[in-house]
Amino acid sequence: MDAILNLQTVPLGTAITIGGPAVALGGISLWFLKEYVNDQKKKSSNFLPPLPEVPGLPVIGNLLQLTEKKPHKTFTNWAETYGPIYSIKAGANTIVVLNTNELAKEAMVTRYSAISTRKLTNALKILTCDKSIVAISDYDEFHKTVKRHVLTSVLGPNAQKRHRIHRDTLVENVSKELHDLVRKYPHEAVNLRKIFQSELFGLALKQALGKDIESIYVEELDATLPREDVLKTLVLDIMEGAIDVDWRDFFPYLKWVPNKSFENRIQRKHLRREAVMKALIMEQRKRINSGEELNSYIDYLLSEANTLAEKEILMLLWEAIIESSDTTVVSTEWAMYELAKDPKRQEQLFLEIQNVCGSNKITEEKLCQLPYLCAVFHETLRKHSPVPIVPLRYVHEDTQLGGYHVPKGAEIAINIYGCNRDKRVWESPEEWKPERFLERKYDPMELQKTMAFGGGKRVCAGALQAMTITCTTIARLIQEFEWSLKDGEQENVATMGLTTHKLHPMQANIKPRK
Ligand code: HEM
Repeated sequence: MDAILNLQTVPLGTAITIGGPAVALGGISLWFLKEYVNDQKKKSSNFLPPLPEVPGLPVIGNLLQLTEKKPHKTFTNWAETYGPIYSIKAGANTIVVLNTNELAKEAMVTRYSAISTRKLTNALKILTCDKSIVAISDYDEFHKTVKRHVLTSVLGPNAQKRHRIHRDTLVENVSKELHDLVRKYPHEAVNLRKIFQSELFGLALKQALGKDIESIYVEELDATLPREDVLKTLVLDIMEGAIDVDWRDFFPYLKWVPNKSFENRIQRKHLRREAVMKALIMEQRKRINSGEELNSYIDYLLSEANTLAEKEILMLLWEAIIESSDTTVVSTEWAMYELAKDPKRQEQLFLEIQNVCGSNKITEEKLCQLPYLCAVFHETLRKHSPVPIVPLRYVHEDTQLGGYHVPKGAEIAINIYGCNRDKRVWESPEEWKPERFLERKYDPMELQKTMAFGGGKRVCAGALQAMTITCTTIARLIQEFEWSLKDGEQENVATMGLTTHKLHPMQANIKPRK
């Protein structure tokens, strides 16, 4: 304190002259201090016990036990035998798996500085252009800059207010399309996903590029692609590619062995995505050059983000499109599946909406008065966690988790699915019971009631958008129709993909309410 007061009385010139050596000395002593602290940290974590290990085979480790493509379920089962934290071997890689909220929070908050980077699979390296997007970048200056951009222009509360019109249009269109279908084919079940995903893609395009499209001419492909091909190229194909396995990921010492079929598969998806994005961007550049301004991410990035390269802008715009188009489908479809299966809870939700909205259509302003609706949303995220495992984090310095030593070079898998099914925290976790979120300890509008959106510095940036769209859509669908599952649908609970999409889109019978 004294030193600060004294500095104020020293003439500026003197302060600068003595400032140089002082800073240098300060720098040297800080360096020693940092080295000392790191050394102590290393020593203290080295004294901790080693992690429990899931037994596997030499060389391949536990790979053969992970072939069913639902690692989150296998991880949750292993937690029953080996405890909430354990390590496995995927070929030459060590992966530390965390299965409880406490461990997840420790990794995401307390020990974050030691695990704030990622070592990407070969597929992700290509598909994210080596970490050129917000969600997969390391916690560095690039990440901080582009996260600020996406929050300011698309996902933050003020940006979301400006994009309100697109969400209202989405809900209105979904309702209209369902009414049209029932009128035309009164005895046929509806596929909500088909309609909702297409509308969500429209919203994603409007937020990112200012306009929805019907088709686009792609010069590099010398073809005009209809809208559904654009959705497939930008969203569905990339989600599929992201889980494509290159065996060399597990044996980095064999990375010199060619795997052409894998590389060609992923490169094809990447180049096609790039060609389509370039065509979409070119159209919007023409619009902007002609003086037509819109409230969109591309308008913002081209005028404000002048430190970014063309390729980075392309990737950020694509990221905003794919993230808006995917996980919200998962949460909405599973919520409607659970409600269609459960007439009593569906009626309870209908009555709550009717009490608050009367005969008016639901609006976003009403969400804070609809605690049961919010409970339906959070219970769906808990039971059907759309992102079941957080993309692996890399341990770049020795650290500790749950009282165990975690060595540098390991990777961390946060099993959100496992956290959300932990029997110590959730009574009868297999059951879908929205009432559990009506207890007084839960604030109805709090977004982080489960681990579904992650936590800490990398908590989901799109949680607000996901919640408003999912909740207003569910409410409107329940206000206007009675839902039941088509015969045989109850058992269709299998999932597929990186996010937990229903393997078979829900087939539901809907009856307009009087
Ligand atoms: C129910 C829907 C959603 C779920 C369950 C979900 C889940 C998650 C999770 C678990 C993470 C953390 C990953 C980590 O820790 O590394 C994350 C990050 C992120 N999510 Fe979401 N998400 C959803 C919807 C969205 C939407 C609609 C958008 C954007 C339109 C979005 C954009 C992002 C971004 C940009 C990040 C990266 C944040 C950062 O690294 O700082 N998410 N999401």
